[in-house]
Amino acid sequence: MRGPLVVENVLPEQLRDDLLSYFRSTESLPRSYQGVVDQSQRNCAFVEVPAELADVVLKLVADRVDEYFGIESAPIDGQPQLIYRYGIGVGFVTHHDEVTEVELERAESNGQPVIGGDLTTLLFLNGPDAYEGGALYFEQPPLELRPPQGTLVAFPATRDFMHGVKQIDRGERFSLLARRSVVRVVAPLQTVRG
Ligand SMILES: O=C(O)CCC(=O)C(=O)O
Ligand SMILES: [Fe+2]
Repeated sequence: MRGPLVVENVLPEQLRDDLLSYFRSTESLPRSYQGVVDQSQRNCAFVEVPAELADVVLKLVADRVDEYFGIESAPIDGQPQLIYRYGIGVGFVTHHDEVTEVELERAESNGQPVIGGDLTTLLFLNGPDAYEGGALYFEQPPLELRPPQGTLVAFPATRDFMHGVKQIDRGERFSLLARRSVVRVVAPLQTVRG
């Protein structure tokens, strides 16, 4: 499948403010990678998005993703959206977004949500003026993104899309993560990225 999709101005400012206020007024937890909290691999805190806000976010994302990938997609029942905050330090090492056996096994006891699906969608809750470093990067083909606040980035949650978050050198970086499943392929799958 093609990707990543990058669309600016998807998230209205008011909704972004509501999401950030929610984050700040809620106790966050450290986010794991492969089920382990290790700040040398990922220095990130998360909160789950409340249902009222999550519903609004879903509506903004669905059509853009479906049109670009030539699919009909759906949110995954019972799976929360997460707001991530990265402070100064390691962002998130290179990884893919497939759920692994070890992650599932560890999730039985570590209290971490397992967020799996066919597609990853990210919304940037703040912009590059708020932090230094912190690019979302893809390995192949190489791409680095520090998009404006409100930008949607979406890509297949597969091993073909190795990615990570570069070290944050100043400030803080907020993103919102949700995954979707492909319900139906409408247009033939594209093998060329673009
Ligand atoms: O927060 C980001 O920009 C990337 C998050 C990510 O790659 C993930 O949650 O798998
Ligand atoms: Fe990821």
